[in-house]
Amino acid sequence: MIRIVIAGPRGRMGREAVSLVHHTEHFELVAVVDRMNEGKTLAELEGFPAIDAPIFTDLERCLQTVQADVVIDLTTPEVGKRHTEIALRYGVRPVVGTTGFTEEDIARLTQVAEEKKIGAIIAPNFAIGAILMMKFAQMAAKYFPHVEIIELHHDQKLDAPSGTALKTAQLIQQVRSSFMQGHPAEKETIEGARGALYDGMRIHSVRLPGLVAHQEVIFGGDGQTLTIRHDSFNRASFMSGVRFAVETVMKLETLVYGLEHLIE
Ligand SMILES: NC(=O)c1ccc[n+]([C@@H]2O[C@H](COP(=O)([O-])OP(=O)(O)OC[C@H]3O[C@@H](n4cnc5c(N)ncnc54)[C@H](O)[C@@H]3O)[C@@H](O)[C@H]2O)c1
Ligand SMILES: O=C(O)C1=N[C@H](C(=O)O)CCC1
Repeated sequence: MIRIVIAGPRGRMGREAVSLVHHTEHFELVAVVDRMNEGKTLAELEGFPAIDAPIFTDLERCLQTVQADVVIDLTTPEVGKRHTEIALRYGVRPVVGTTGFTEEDIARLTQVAEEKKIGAIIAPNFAIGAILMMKFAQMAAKYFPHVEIIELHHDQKLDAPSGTALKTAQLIQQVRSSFMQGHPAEKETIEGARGALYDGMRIHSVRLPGLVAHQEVIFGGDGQTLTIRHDSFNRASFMSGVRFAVETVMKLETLVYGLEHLIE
């Protein structure tokens, strides 16, 4: 049995994660961390199954009170960073879906995990299709160094570019010689027209109601283009990855950033 705390249970992802844990035989939801409702149980909140997991508004107090193996964080960038560090310091393995972490954040948290000799997973995208899309993009970049990333998400998203787009750019950077794409004399007549710049590549962020999570990686070569696209149409698409991450983090002793390191 893996004892789990979920931070952000009332969010779009948090609700799916509560349902996943509730329906997985070897998972037990021992507490949740919410922005409100301290002292209640999850069962008392509308729309939740009859799980008598206590609600805390502070992760430290939660981990001082309940015995947990894993904290699943699905909150906001600043809260997610704080929660990851607290979980590590309390010896509880974090599985972090929250995005908006910088490379410096990842480096710092990796060091804390190393000090504490404890496993952790930070996964910008839990959907297997998205992980494959990133892997395929990395493969293609060896042959097509000219690439632009277009990520499209719902308009309630806080961070841009998405964690997935940033991760894709990092994976491509590992195989692509660094250079500045586009015409050397190109000039934006409206600021931002060419998107965000990452090691000479461009990342474009689209935000619209109706979208969930989507990404295209477009490669250009002589007389040809290659487009690799992934679409998540609902949040259930992420849950088999969350389950895999919770099971896998129990066997890790370091921080792993990205599920692509953990799948064959
Ligand atoms: N890794 C993935 O596959 C994946 C998939 C979808 C979303 N995400 C990321 O997950 C995060 C959550 O996404 P969402 O769509 O569920 O957002 P959401 O806004 O629906 O939910 C976030 C929840 O966090 C809660 N929260 C905020 N501060 C808190 C605090 N201090 N303590 C406890 N809870 C707090 C909010 O009340 C809210 O319920 C985002 O960073 C998003 O980018 C990742
Ligand atoms: O809904 C979101 O927000 C998502 N964020 C992730 C990201 O930033 O890459 C991916 C999936 C959905």
